[in-house]
Amino acid sequence: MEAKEGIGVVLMNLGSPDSTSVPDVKKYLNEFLMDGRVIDYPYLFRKVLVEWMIVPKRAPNSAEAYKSIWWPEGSPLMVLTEQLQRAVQDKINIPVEIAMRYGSPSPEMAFDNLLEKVPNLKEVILLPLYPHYAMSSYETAVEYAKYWHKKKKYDFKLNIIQPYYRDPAYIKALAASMRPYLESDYDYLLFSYHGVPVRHIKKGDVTHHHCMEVSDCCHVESVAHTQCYKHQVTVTSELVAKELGIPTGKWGMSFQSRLGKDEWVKPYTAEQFERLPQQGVKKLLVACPAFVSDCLETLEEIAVEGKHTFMENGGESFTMIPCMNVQEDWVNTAAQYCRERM
Ligand SMILES: C=CC1=C(C)c2cc3[nH]c(cc4nc(cc5[nH]c(cc1n2)c(C)c5CCC(=O)O)C(CCC(=O)O)=C4C)c(C)c3C=C
Ligand SMILES: [Fe+2]
Ligand SMILES: [Fe+2]
Repeated sequence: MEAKEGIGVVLMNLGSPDSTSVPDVKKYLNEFLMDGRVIDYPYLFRKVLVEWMIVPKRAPNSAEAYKSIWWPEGSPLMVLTEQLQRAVQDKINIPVEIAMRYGSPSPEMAFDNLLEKVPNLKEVILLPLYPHYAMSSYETAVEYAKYWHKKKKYDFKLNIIQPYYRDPAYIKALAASMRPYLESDYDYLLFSYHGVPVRHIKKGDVTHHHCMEVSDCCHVESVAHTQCYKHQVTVTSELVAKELGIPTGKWGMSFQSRLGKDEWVKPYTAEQFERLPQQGVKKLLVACPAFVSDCLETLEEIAVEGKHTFMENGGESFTMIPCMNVQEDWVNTAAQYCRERM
């Protein structure tokens, strides 16, 4: 295919610490948790909470967790995002860079790299590697990219891809990545999404009276859904279950990675791993579609810790379905999202 003139792509993900050392993990956690879209408390309160209470306690444990999943080439999230970058670039034949919300490479570095490769850069297509809108994921990543775009007064236009949680090509790619695992004998499929505080859902509700107020809010039509993570992950799960022909009752949803004492969206994944065996679910499949690339939250929290909890509570088999990573249908879909904007 002919390379298009003046266009570049940036794939944007969350980021990982530079290494598994406690100081590097501390630096990463500080940057992450001082983000006002992640911990949305007033600045001074957040600073005290994060720098004096959460990070000193959490960093050594997180560093151990990272050590247990780290690959020789680096953090799985980084390595898999780089693999996706190369795969998409090969398909569309224009330069693709990666940027991270926390740590390195920043959007500034990604934009500067693109400018070196495409001196007449007119447009950058930004593909956030988050299928769903959340203040603490998609929104903060996009706003950070926009911040650098404005601060550096770049000449090129930023063309941002919207959340694709219900896009048929995304649903098909996600279903295709899961299908081989459904051939095994299983009792139940759990979609475990990264959790968010209930307060974040309510904050994002543009109507101020829909999300988690109206009964069965996620299934009642509302403009609030454009920014509602709970609605969007519900839609993804329902569409994928339909695409895969999984009957109602054989699948469910839960939310993982809760931090702190606030109420987060329920049910909590860790509690489901304790409960499901008692409800007769002995053979469990777990998929984590909030993440495009495998990361600490899938490889450690689900595949190691979660498996342990499930088996301790009477489970017989536990399989975590890997994220889409560089699976072919997803690479084609990501490439197509870029092509449509070229
Ligand atoms: C208030 C805390 C957090 C919110 C809200 C949150 C939302 C959120 N996060 C992701 C994606 C990822 N999070 C990851 C790690 C991670 N998340 C939090 C906290 C919140 N996330 C922390 C403190 C950490 C670091 C690890 C730890 O100490 O537990 C990762 C993995 C990164 C990696 O390097 O592998 C991802 C990916 C989403 C999509 C999301 C909201 C929907
Ligand atoms: Fe997170
Ligand atoms: Fe909602």
